[in-house]
Amino acid sequence: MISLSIQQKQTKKNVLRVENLSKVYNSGEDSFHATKNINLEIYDGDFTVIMGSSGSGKSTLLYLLSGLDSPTEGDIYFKNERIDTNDERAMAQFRATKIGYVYQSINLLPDLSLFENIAFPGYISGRTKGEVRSKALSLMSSLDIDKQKNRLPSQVSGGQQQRAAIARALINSPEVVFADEPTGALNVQQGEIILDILTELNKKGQSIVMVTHDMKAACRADRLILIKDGMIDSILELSKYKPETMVERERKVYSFVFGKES
Ligand SMILES: Nc1ncnc2c1ncn2[C@@H]1O[C@H](COP(=O)(O)OP(=O)(O)OP(=O)(O)O)[C@@H](O)[C@H]1O
Repeated sequence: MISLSIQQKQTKKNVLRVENLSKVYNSGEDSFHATKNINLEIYDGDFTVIMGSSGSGKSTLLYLLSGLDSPTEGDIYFKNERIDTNDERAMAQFRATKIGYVYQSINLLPDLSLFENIAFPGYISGRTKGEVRSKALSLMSSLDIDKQKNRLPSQVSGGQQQRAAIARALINSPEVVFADEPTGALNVQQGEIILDILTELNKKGQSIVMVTHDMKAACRADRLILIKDGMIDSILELSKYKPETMVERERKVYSFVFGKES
């Protein structure tokens, strides 16, 4: 059993790797180290969850890993190719084609229909209209929002909006989906639906990196990273999520997080 898990670990490929990653925010005369010398690998096909107390640097790390922001120091590799030295044009291309991002605030464009919101990043990534259209329709159908296709975000529920945001994140078949507290603005039931969708995507091979404060959401992880004061505090490796293992997972996750945070 032990040798099997070691073997599995050795065969995991990283999709992202960061070395000595630091981000310093400067405001006026103050400067603040939001992340400090982080060394981390994100593995292909993993459901990685990042937890930590408020202000510990979770969102900052997610922005750096996804190329939404650039580090003050350190190197970022995507599939072993360095990307933090790319120019802005190459980074825009990276963000458009290699990653998808789901925000807590959902962030759909209010004047576009759900369909248009989902298709929009597909059009700007340079794919054909027909290809984007059929991918958008298929995503909407699999996320059960096809009947709301022509509605504006304000005309659907929060859960339906977040499903549209997930479809938008998937339109360009990204290598990694980042989700920053994707259930934070939703009720428990809608939140569960979003977690089930992410879990299902991960089962099909989609790499996911999610920030959450929610212990139940964290139980979806197969790798749980705890951040403290801008540094990696510790990492918990779990098996792939199965609903029937929830009680055991909750026990492990609670004792990992509270054991470390007390
Ligand atoms: N643009 C900024 N300018 C200055 N400081 C910032 C900026 N963005 C974040 N910070 C600071 O960096 C630290 C880390 O912020 P970050 O948003 O990454 O934390 P977090 O762990 O995601 O917090 P939360 O759980 O509350 O969302 C915080 O102390 C925050 O105040």
